[in-house]
Amino acid sequence: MPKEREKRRKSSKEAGLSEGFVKDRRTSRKGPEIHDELCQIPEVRLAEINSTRKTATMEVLTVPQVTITPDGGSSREIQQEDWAEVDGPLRRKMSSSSISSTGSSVVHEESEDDILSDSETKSKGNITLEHLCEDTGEQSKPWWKLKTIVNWPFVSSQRRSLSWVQLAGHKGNFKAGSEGTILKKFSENEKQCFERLQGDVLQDFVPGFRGVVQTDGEPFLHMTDLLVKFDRPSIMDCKMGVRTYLEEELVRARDRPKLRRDLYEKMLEVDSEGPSPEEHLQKAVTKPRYMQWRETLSSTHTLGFRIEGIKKADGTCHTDFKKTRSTEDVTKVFRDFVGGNTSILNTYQTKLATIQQALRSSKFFARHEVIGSSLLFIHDHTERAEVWLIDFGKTTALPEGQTLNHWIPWEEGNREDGYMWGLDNLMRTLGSLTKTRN
Ligand SMILES: O=P(O)(O)O[C@H]1[C@H](O)[C@@H](OP(=O)(O)O)[C@H](OP(=O)(O)O)[C@@H](OP(=O)(O)O)[C@H]1O
Ligand SMILES: Nc1ncnc2c1ncn2[C@@H]1O[C@H](COP(=O)(O)OP(=O)(O)O)[C@@H](O)[C@H]1O
Repeated sequence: MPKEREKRRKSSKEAGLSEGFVKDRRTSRKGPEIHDELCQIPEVRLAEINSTRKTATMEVLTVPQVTITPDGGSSREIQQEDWAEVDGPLRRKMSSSSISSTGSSVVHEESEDDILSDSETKSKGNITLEHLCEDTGEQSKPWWKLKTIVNWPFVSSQRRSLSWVQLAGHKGNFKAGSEGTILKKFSENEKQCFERLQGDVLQDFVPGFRGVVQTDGEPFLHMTDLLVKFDRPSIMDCKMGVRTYLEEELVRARDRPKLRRDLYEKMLEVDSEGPSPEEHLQKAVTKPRYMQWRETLSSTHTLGFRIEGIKKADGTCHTDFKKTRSTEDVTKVFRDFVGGNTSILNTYQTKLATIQQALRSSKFFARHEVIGSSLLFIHDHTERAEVWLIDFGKTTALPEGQTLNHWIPWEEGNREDGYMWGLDNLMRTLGSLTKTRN
């Protein structure tokens, strides 16, 4: 076993990797093509929308008086003529505010911007999901006045709470969907994975997929919000596997190496000694070089998984796990995450064992290179605890007839991802917590 682990730690250089690779999956993942056949709201949902619309309109009519805040900031009561200006667009918006629950379109609130600073590209915990806005420009002006209405019970009661947690991934990738759902920026690859997962034994362990919706001219993947069933949940994102970039990214990168200053800067933030003298000179690194550096700094290479982020019940978020590498350090983080609760720990272990079983028999899993995918752990004070497989943006189908075992060490060409090996280590780590408690 130690030998095998040693082999896994084999540096990428040994494995035939060198600098000068780059991908840019962003084109497929974050700058997706728009497909005409997508974006249909199913009929059942439309019925729901229409019934909610009726309620919304009726309630608008019973609101006797509204205070609006004009651009200057002072308030005045809304007058009859304001209603004339507001009536059409407002009613339309009110109707769509309940469509908010369809993930298609909702009232936009200025205060619902992402709270992370603009310079950050990575999401780091508590965020407020952006509402979707249908109208822009002149037409929406009356609504924009009304957006600052205070003490209007209807507005607050109809608006769903958009406070949400995104522990990892790219800032701005998610929007609020309908009740109990979220929208993730479209990726053709991830959509295909969700489709292929339908009917697979893994289906019960991934977010429910409701298709693609088009909003504000952009397509989104419409999926279950895994947090809805929890009350002030604690959440942990563990990125699985020994490798965080695709083999095809390496091949592409060899042909078209691309130096990136942003990644060099991210490297510097963590360790000023990280970049080589040459990289310091050019003030840039390639993406695979950055990804490999992240892998060796964290537990990706040594354990086949790494902690990306944690949000605790008290609302605090921690995403600084880039240097959390040793089994000891990882165990400490896990212990802190479950807060010494044996019941939660046991439930997590049982869930992981069930997932492991499902993975063993999953046709989808056997036929895909699973890269950059995470296990999302969620529990709350009721001791409900669940684990889900998320993020299939870089999960790629193998050529017909080829399968992976997800355990043996990766060597360029075999496309192995070490997912099962990582899961085994993760389960052992959690298991060691139970042992030390007993
Ligand atoms: O975690 P940090 O150190 O910030 O590095 C990030 C993550 O590895 C992202 O993966 P994930 O989204 O799985 O977290 C990856 O996006 P990809 O998944 O597109 O490779 C980013 O690549 P760029 O988006 O190219 O910067 C890379 O900069
Ligand atoms: N279906 C979901 N329900 C609840 N939270 C989710 C869901 N999908 C993703 N998240 C949250 O968003 C974060 C990033 O998700 P991910 O799919 O990995 O995004 P990206 O593709 O940008 O890396 C996760 O760490 C988790 O906190």
